[in-house]
Amino acid sequence: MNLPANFLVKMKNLLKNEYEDFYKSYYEPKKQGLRVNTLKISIDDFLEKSPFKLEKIPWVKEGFFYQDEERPGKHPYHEAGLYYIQEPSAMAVGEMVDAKPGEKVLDLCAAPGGKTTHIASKMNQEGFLLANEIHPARAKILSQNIERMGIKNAVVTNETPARLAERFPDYFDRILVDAPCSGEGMFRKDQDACDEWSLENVALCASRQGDILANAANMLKPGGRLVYSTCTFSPEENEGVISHFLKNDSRFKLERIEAYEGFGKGREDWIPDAASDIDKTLRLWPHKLQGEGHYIAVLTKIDGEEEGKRKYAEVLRDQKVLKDYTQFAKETFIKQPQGDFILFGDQLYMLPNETLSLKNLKVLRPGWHLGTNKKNRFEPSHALALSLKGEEVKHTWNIASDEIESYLRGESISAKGSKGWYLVEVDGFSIGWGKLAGDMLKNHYPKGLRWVGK
Ligand SMILES: C[S@@+](CC[C@H](N)C(=O)[O-])C[C@H]1O[C@@H](n2cnc3c(N)ncnc32)[C@H](O)[C@@H]1O
Repeated sequence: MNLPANFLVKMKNLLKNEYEDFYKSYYEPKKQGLRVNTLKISIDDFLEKSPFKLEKIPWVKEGFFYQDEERPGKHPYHEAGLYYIQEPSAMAVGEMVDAKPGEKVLDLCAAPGGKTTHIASKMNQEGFLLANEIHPARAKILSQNIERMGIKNAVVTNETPARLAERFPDYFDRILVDAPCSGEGMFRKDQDACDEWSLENVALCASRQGDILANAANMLKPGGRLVYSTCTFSPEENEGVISHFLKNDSRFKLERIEAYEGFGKGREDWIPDAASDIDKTLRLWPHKLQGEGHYIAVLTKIDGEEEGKRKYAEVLRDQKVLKDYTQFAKETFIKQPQGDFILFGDQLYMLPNETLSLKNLKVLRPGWHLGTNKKNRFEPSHALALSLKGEEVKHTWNIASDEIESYLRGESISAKGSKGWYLVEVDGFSIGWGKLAGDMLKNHYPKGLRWVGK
């Protein structure tokens, strides 16, 4: 690892006699974590089934360290969305958002979706979750992770914070700004972050973070909670951004947040004009806990007006076009899912409750993706399979352990039974669709996800 010389000088000046321990941490093995997806399995059940040796992460209920030699990303349970592989310190952020079922929550800088999927598990499929990502390619990955984790109540957009702020003034109960940053806290994990670092980039990041935060502030309703986080150490991007923000926006105040062993406090002495209570913010240090570097601030909006009338998304009124879906639903579900439908081209979705109009926004996913409304037939989506449990459908196919890999490679499986769509399961967890006809279960595992060469 080639740490930038200017970075080391800066950290030495800040950390003084702590610097040696900090520096040494770069040469210690990084800790790996996974977070159990409680939308699909309880923590206790997962621990019983887990093929990995796990150790509890103290600061997150669903989080566990796994051993370096394990490969949880290459296990069928990963494809079934039973867990999300996430850096242990990053899991602290989702906890601090503390989202509740039924709320309206925005994750403004969301890709690849570590924190979005954590927030969604807390919301338990109830409420409205808007996951936004400015970079189109990253937004697609975000959408795929939302799909794999079986999340039904999320809308995915590919927008700038400013355009969202125009559409959603004073709207959300909670907002997360997991800001793009200089990534100093990830140097041990990410050589690119290390290579791209410069003092100029730190200044640029701080200015961009200020803009993003100001837009986020306008989308929060009075009484709402705004969480700001970075994975960098630089005081300019952390205490500096928050102090500057508080000076310019008197509607907000800092909340003191629960600190776990090894969590440090925001530093008043590291920037000029620091907010007097900046020590309410948290710093996670790699030499003090088993995780990478992070900074977290929790703010509440104490003042402001709640926006009056809202324009809601237009839902599908003429349900005649849903003839084939209705037939599929009758044959497939034990109990019909209830909600408002929306068609995007030939793609059918169910909107989360209280979805505002998405007109003229770049939307990748306006809600729960049900499938494709093809001419004279309906084809269920992979997202639908991943969000269903065996007990919700009439036909399941629990795949034999020696056939799992062939299914994931896209091969068909010999099968006997009545014709139609089957929810394919691994150990009772849905992993995709299969369509049975003529003693064959035709494979509908998406081409892009197949285990080619794994
Ligand atoms: C730290 S990452 C987010 C990680 C994500 N929250 C997670 O837990 O998986 C920051 C994200 O902000 C996005 N971003 C970059 N510039 C931005 C801008 N000007 N406004 C909003 N987001 C931006 C980046 O593309 C990146 O995906």
